[in-house]
Amino acid sequence: MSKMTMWQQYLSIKQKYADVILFFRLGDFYETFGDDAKLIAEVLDITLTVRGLSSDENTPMAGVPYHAADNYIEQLVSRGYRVAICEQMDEMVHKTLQKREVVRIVTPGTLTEPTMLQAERNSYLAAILVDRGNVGLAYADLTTGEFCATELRGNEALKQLEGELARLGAAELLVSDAPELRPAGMEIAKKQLAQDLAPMRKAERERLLPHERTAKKVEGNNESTWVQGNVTQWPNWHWDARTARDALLNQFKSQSLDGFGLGNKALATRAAGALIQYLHETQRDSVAQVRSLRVYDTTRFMFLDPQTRRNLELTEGAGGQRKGSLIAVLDQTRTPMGARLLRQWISQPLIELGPLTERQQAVSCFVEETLVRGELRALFKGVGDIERTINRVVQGIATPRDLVRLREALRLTPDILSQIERTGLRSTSPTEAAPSDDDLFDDEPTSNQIDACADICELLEQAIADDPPALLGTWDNARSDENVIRKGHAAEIDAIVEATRDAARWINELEAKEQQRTGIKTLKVSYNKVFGYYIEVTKASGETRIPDDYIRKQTLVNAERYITPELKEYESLILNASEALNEKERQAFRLILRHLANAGNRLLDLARAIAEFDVYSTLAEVAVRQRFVRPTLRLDDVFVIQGGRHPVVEHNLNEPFTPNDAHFDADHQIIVLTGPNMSGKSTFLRQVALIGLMAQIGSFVPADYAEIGLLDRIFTRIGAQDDIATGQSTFMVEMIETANILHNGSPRSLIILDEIGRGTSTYDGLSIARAVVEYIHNQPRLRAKTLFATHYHELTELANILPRVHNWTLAVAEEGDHVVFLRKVIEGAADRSYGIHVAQMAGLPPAVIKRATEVLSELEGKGDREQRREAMRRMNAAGSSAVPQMSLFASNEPNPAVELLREMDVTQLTPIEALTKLYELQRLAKVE
Ligand SMILES: Nc1ncnc2c1ncn2[C@@H]1O[C@H](COP(=O)(O)OP(=O)(O)OP(=O)(O)O)[C@@H](O)[C@H]1O
Repeated sequence: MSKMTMWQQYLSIKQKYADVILFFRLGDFYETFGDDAKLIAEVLDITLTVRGLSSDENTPMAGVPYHAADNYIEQLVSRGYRVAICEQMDEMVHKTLQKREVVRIVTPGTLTEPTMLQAERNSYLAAILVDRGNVGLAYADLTTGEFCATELRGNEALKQLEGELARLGAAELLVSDAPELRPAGMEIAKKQLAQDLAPMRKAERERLLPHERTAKKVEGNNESTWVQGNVTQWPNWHWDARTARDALLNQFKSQSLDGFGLGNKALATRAAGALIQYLHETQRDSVAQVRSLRVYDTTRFMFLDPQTRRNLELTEGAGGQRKGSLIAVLDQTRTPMGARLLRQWISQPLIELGPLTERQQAVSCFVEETLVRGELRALFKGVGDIERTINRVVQGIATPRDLVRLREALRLTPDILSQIERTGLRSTSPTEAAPSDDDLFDDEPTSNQIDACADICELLEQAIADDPPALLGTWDNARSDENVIRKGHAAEIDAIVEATRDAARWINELEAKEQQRTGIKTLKVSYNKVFGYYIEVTKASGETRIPDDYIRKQTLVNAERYITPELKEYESLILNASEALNEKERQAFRLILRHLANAGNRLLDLARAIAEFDVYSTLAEVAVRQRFVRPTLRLDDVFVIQGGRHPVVEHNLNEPFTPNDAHFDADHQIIVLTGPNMSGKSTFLRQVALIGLMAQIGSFVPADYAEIGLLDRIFTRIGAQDDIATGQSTFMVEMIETANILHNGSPRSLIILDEIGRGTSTYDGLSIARAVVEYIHNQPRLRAKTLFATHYHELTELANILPRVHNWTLAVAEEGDHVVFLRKVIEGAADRSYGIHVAQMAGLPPAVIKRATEVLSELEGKGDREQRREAMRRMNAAGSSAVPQMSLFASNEPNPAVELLREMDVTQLTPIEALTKLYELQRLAKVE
C-alpha cells in the first residue's frame, strides 16, 4: 500500500469531516492523525507517535484497536466530542488501496449502543429554531424511534422552551449556525447545558486545540459559558423551510405533511426537517426506525419551568442524583420501557380530566386486583427492553442474542395479555402509525386489542436456535447441527450440513474401504494443513497394489502419500462448509430481520402497551406499599389535602412522618406560613406541590384524602442560590423568578414562595414580599393558590386586611429551655422564630448562644431602627465586661454539675448509683 495514496485518501475524507474526530480504519486499528491525534492522546491517555506520512512533515498519530474502540468512543462522546467512523469497505485485503468510507458519525445525541445508554431514560437529540421570538422544537430518540415536534409562540415561547429543554434533558442540542435563528445569546442552551455538564476546568480548556475551542464555546466571551460542546451547530441551509419539508416527506414517503399536523407549523417543520437531515448525516441514511412524527401541543400539559422541576426534585435529588427524587420513590417498574414511560409521565403532567381519569381507573384497578398485579409484575421482569430491541431490528443491526431476548418476551406475552384481560383494561397509548401514502410496513392497522404477535413468536421459535452465539459468522464445524439458525428452518443450510456430514462419514469410512479394496492392511487416511486429506501407504507394504485412480502427492522416506479426485471433492465440501454456512446464515438472518421489521409497528404497539401496564401496576404497587389514596380530581378552585405527607421525605425518614392538611378554595387563596427554622416549612410547601403534581400524572397521592382542582402550572420560588451559569446575583435571580410568576400565573396555578426578599435588606425585602402577596390576591388574572413561607412575621398582619389570606404556622412546644418541633401545621402565626434554639441544636458554642439570647432580649422591645442602634451601642459597652467566660467554674451562675456534686452524699451511694451519677454529671458537663 502506497503511503502517499492512503494519506491522500485520508486527507480528502478528513476535509469533509473537519469538525469531528476521524477514526480511520487501518487493519486492526482506528488511527487518528494531526490535531485529532493530539486530542485523543490527551483525552484518552494513549500514546502519541509521529510518522512521516507526507513528504515534508512529521504527522502526529494515535490509534486504538478496533475491537476495543467502543470503550474509547464512549469516553470521547461522553465528553461531548463527535467521532466519525471510517471503515475499510472491501472484504478482502487487496494490494491496491482499500476503499474507505465514513459509515457513521457518533454524537452524544445519536448513540444507539446499549452499553453507552441508560436503560431507564430516553436519550434525546433535540433541534431548536428561534425566529423572532417564536420557537420550533423537535426531538428524537433513535433507540426507540420516538420523534416529536412542537411550535411555541407568543410572549412565553422562550420560557416554555426552557421548560421543554429541562424536561427532555437532551444529550445533544442542534441549533442553526445563523445567530439570528438561535435564542439570543444562547442563554437557554447555556443554562440547560450548565446544569447537565460541568463547565470545563481552565487547565483542561487551555489544552484544547484552537478548532476545539471554538466548537466548545457556546456564544459570547464569558468564561463561565464554556461547556463541553453538546450544542451542535448545523448549517443554516438545513433549516430552510423547503429543504426541511422535503427531508421529512422523503423520510415518511409521503406527499404531504398535513396528516402529521404540521400543515401550518412552519417552525416545527423546519426544526424537525433539520433534525432528520442530521440523523441521515450521522447514521449514513439508515434511519428506518423513525417512522412517524408526533406533533404535540405544550398547552395540553402542565407547565413546569426548569427551577420548579429542580426545586420539586422530580427526577433528580439535591445532589443531581436520582436518590432523593420523586422518581426514585415511584419507579418500581419492571421493564426499561416502563421506566422510561414513567419518567415521561412525571416530567409531563396532564391538565385534562379525561385522560387523567383513565389513568386513575387503571391504577385503581391494579390496586384492587392484588393477585393480577403480582402475577403481571413477575411476568414483566422477564420482558427486557423489547422497545430498543425492535428498533435495532428495524435498523437491521440486531444480533442473534437480541432475537433470543425478543423471543423470550414474546413467549411471556400470552400470559401477560391474559392477565391484562382479567382487569378488563385497555391500552390507551397512542399508536404512531405514519399517515403516509405508501405505508412503510405491511402491518394491519392497529385495533384497540393488544396483538400478542404470536406469528412473530412462532417465527422466532422455529428460526432461531435455542442458545445461539452472540454474533453471526461464527459457525464452528464442531457444532455440526446448528448455529444461529435452527435446524429445519432453512433448507439450504440443512443441505450443506447434511452434505458435510456425509462427506465426513465418507472420509471416515474410506480407510477401511480402501484397505479392503487394495488389500494393504497398513493403508491410512490422514490429514495435514498443507495437503489436506491424503491416503498414506508405507513403502514396505508393496506399492504394486496401488490402484490406478490414486494420484501421488508426496514421497517420504518410507511412505507414499496419495489423493483421489473423489477424496478432494469431499475434502473441499468439508473445508468450505463453514464459510458457506456463515454466508447462508447471514442471508437467512437478514430475511428474518426483514420479516420482523415488517411487523415493526405491531411489535412496538405491544412494547408500548407493556410499558403502559408496567407503569399502571407500578403506581398501584407503590400506592399500596406507601398508603397512597386516589385523589378526587375537580375542575374548580378547590384543593384539599387531609393527612398529606411528603412522598420522598417520608420514604427516607427513620421516624414517623407527621401528616398535615392543606386547604384552598374560593375563600382560602393565600396561606402565609410562619414557623421556626427547621420546623418543616419547606417540606410542607413541597409536599403540597408534589401531591398536586402526582395527582396530575394519574398517580395516587400520599394523603388520607385529597381533592385536587386541576392545576395548569406549578411555580416555585424556593431557596436562594446564585445562578453561576448566568452570573446573576441571588437577589436578581429571585426577582426575575418572582416577576415571571406574577406575569404568568393564573387562578388555576399553584405558587410556592419560600422566603422571597431574603436576599436584600429587611425593609426592602419585607416591602417587596408584602406587595407581591397583595398583587397575587388582588389581580383577578392571577389569583393563584399560593403558599408563602416567610420569616417576616409582620406579613401575618395581611390576614386581617385581605379576605382570602390566612395564616398558618408550624406548631412548637416549649419544654423549659427546650423547643420541640411538632411538625404540625395549624392555623395562626408564629410569634417567635426560635432561631437561637436552632443555633443551639446545630452546636454553636454555649457562650455564643448565651450572648445571642442577651442581645435578642435587648433588641426585642425596641421599635425603630434608631432605638435598636442605641441598644446595640449600649450592649457593646456592657459586652466588653461580659466577654464570654469560657471557664466552667469561673461563671457567676451556679453550675448544675457542681450543684449536683455538692448535694451528693457519697457515703450512701451503691456502686451502680455512683456510676449513674457519674454518667449524669458527664452529661451536664457536656451541655455546658
Ligand atoms: N411532617 C414532618 N414529619 C416528620 N419530619 C419532618 C416533617 N417535616 C419536616 N420534617 C423534618 O424536618 C427537617 C426540616 O424540615 P424543613 O427543611 O422543611 O424545615 P424548614 O422550616 O423549611 O427550615 P428552614 O426554615 O431552616 O429552611 C426535614 O429535613 C425533615 O427531616
